Amino acid sequence: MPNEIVVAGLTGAGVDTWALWGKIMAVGATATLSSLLVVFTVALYRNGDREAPVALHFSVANLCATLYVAGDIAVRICLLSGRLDAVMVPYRLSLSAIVLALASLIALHRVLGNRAVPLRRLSPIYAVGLLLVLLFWIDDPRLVIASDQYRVTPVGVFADYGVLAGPVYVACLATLVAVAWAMLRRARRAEGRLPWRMTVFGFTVFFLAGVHDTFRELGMELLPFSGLTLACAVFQIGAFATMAMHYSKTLRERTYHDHQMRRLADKATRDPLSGLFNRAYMEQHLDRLPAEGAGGLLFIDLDHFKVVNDRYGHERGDRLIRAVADGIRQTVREQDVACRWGGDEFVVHLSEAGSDAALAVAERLLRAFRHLDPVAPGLEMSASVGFAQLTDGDWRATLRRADQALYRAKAAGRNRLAIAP
Ligand SMILES: Nc1nc2c(ncn2[C@@H]2O[C@H](COP(=O)(O)OP(=O)(O)OP(=O)(O)O)[C@@H](O)[C@H]2O)c(=O)[nH]1
Repeated sequence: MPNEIVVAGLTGAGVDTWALWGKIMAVGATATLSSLLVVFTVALYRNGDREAPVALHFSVANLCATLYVAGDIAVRICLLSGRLDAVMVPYRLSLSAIVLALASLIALHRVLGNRAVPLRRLSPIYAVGLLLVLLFWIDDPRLVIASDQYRVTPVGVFADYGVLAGPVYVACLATLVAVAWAMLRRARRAEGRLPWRMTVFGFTVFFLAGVHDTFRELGMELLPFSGLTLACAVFQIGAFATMAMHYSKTLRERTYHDHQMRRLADKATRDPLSGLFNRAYMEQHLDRLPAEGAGGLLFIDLDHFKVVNDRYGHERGDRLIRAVADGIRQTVREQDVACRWGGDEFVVHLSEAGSDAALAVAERLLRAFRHLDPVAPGLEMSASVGFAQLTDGDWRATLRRADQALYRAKAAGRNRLAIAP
């Protein structure tokens, strides 16, 4: 093939070295975005997210679009570098990518209608796509691309198509029009319109590009470049923007939902006055302990708390309960679990604690209570504490022993720790 024709073809197609570099950079960026989308899709599948099938087919369409532009660049690089014998490989790759992108858009249309549709129900769509792709790669005069022959015209490179090309082209176009039409009808009824619009947008862009390139191949040039290359770029930019908008909305909704769930979970496990865990949570926590037992239980009861309520009112009593809870929170370790058992009683599960450790914690607690803000001048707060070691899985019996020890501490004059035998 004479080199002048090649150069004329390249110049005519608007491809000089700078434009080629621009394209290479663009395909690098879209490849990065497409890869990120694949990672995102995998994460959605791992979380069992209902958006995952949508993202999957969209990812495939996007990867194919990137592949198409990459193939198109490779065709031009082959021409520029004089590797004319290799032109058909990237050319066929581009065509294959387009067919698979379209198959993926059709599959996307199906999953947008029903996210629960199993993958195997969508496989015929991809199977037909792969069959067409196969036709592009077989070097037989009766099939879509007849042979390794191609023409370089002032508007680009064109393969020498076989007799099947016309019917295949018409069938593809008819399918596309049918699906696009069905989607438009559904879009009117859709609740979340963004994915629909994205797909309709994709179809429209590729359809217009296909029509443009058909005219171009027939010698009627509307735009001085390949419509499909432009369509891929427009589709990817538009689709990424739409996806970003769609998922930022989904993410906002999910964050709100998670926040609500956390609030509900908190409500169910927290004591509203003290902010410590509630009795129900502590019971659940102790139920989950290993059968051989772990650590021990501190049973704390404020001394003469009734006096505070009677003399200074319930509001001050509540303030004191909050202050005591803060004292407990600041004293115990992170792995220990503290709850308000009820009234002025608190239970702390000390993980991995023997009597010595319990003594140390109890001393720190009693000191902390003594230094609480006094509710009234002259009133010093104190508590009595009972401790029992968890020797087996029967935490209820252990708590009873801690309670008995607590009563001994009260009887012995309060403001102290008693350890259950
Ligand atoms: N302010 C306030 N008081 C409460 C709350 N729940 C229980 N109480 C009061 O806590 C007091 C508990 O008193 P007791 O533990 O029986 O007795 P005490 O006065 O602490 O005396 P000893 O335990 O024998 O040292 C009662 O007066 C209850 O009304 C609460 O949520 N807020």
